[in-house]
Amino acid sequence: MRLHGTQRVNEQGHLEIGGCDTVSLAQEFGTPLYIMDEAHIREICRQYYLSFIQGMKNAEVIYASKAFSTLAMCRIVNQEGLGLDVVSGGELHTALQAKFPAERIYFHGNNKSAEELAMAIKAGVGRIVVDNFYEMSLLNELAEEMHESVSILLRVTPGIEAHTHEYIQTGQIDSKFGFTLVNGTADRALDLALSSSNLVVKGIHAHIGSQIFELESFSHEVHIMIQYMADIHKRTGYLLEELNLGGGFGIYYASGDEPARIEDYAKTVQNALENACQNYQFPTPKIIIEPGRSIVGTAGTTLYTVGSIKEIPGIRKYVAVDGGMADNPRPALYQARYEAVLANRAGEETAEEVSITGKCCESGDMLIWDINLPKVESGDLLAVSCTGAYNYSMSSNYNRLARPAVVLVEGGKGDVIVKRETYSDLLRNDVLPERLTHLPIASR
Ligand SMILES: Cc1ncc(COP(=O)(O)O)c(C=O)c1O
Ligand SMILES: N[C@@H](CCCC[NH3+])C(=O)O
Repeated sequence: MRLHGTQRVNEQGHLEIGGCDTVSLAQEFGTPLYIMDEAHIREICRQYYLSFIQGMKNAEVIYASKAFSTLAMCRIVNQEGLGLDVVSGGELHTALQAKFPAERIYFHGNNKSAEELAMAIKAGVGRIVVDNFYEMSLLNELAEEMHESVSILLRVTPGIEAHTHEYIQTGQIDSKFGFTLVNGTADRALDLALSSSNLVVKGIHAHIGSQIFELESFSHEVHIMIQYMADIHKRTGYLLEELNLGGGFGIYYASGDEPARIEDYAKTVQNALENACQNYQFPTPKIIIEPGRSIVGTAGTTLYTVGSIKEIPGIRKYVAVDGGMADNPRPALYQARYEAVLANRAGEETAEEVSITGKCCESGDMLIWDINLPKVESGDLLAVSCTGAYNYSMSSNYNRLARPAVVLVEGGKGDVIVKRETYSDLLRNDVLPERLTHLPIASR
């Protein structure tokens, strides 16, 4: 397994993260356990800050909190000088409870409810990214009723098919998101927005997909978007000042993944921007990017305990851990690949090929196919790396499994930032059958 951030193998041959021995973390907090490496998250935030905010003259980096949204994470992002992207009332509530400055929050989503929009207006979020005509009129009506003027970006689909898993492509024309650029829908949306009494159009937004390695996809995006902004200027005389390029910067999960450096991502955007603005004679807009996965992905590790082991001679050896698709649905959803190590014997040579399965009642509940590990025993600890993004945030209670705790580690100390769910938590919204009027009291 490639080591990331502060991960290292210590003198006892145990995996250590943030100066904490993972064997001790398992004893103290139990497994499964999400471990987040604070220094690593901050280091990546700083790389984004240096490359984009300081490196480019007029840029903002907003963390896409869908990747991992908790109060503590919002606090870190704020301290590191980044903005925040939220996509639901729940993420917005989390940000506001963490005292994240509302003016640095962008509100996304393809089906925001009236309640969510009113909540965002009331909180005074910086930008609402309008996705469709239904939302535009709803937002204008609400803003009118609330006597507010709302700054918006229009989300457009630029027709770019980024090379990534088809379920996480978003920029192609056949997409549920945004106003289509090529068929005139985006033009109609802009005209309507400009004539809406309580909306102020600041710019446009596009997000072409996630886990993208080719930087050319982003320069292509810049060209298309600047050309479109210039077209709008010519057609209407209206100058859009902000260009939000979305997120999507890919990370390393397993061998074969070759992400670029954040620095080079910034240079690519900067060069494409200079060229495009010169080409289309358009004044340089403010650039906004929305990385999610690349800020937290490699900073997360999930720690499991090995339980049953089943060998089918000549076929495969299944090693089952105490979590699975409920805490990490990505292999089942996107055939995502991960690396792992035995955390209690991290220095040992590999001795066998096994497949790691979870404890859910699904054959598809596989975490890793065909991985080489030392001879695995029940009771060993398995650490799966790069689980910081879209793991906790996409976790479920399938099979009524309680969600793991999340521990933030730094300088040899682990802080629980999300408590482990308990059996009572699982029942917190169930209504006692005795309270229901239409369930018969007596049983057969
Ligand atoms: C609109 C928008 N912005 C930002 C992101 C974050 O993307 P990523 O986590 O790939 O950086 C996403 C998710 O793909 C998104 O849909
Ligand atoms: N959840 C996806 C990415 C989608 C990002 C949101 N637009 C993943 O785990 O890869």
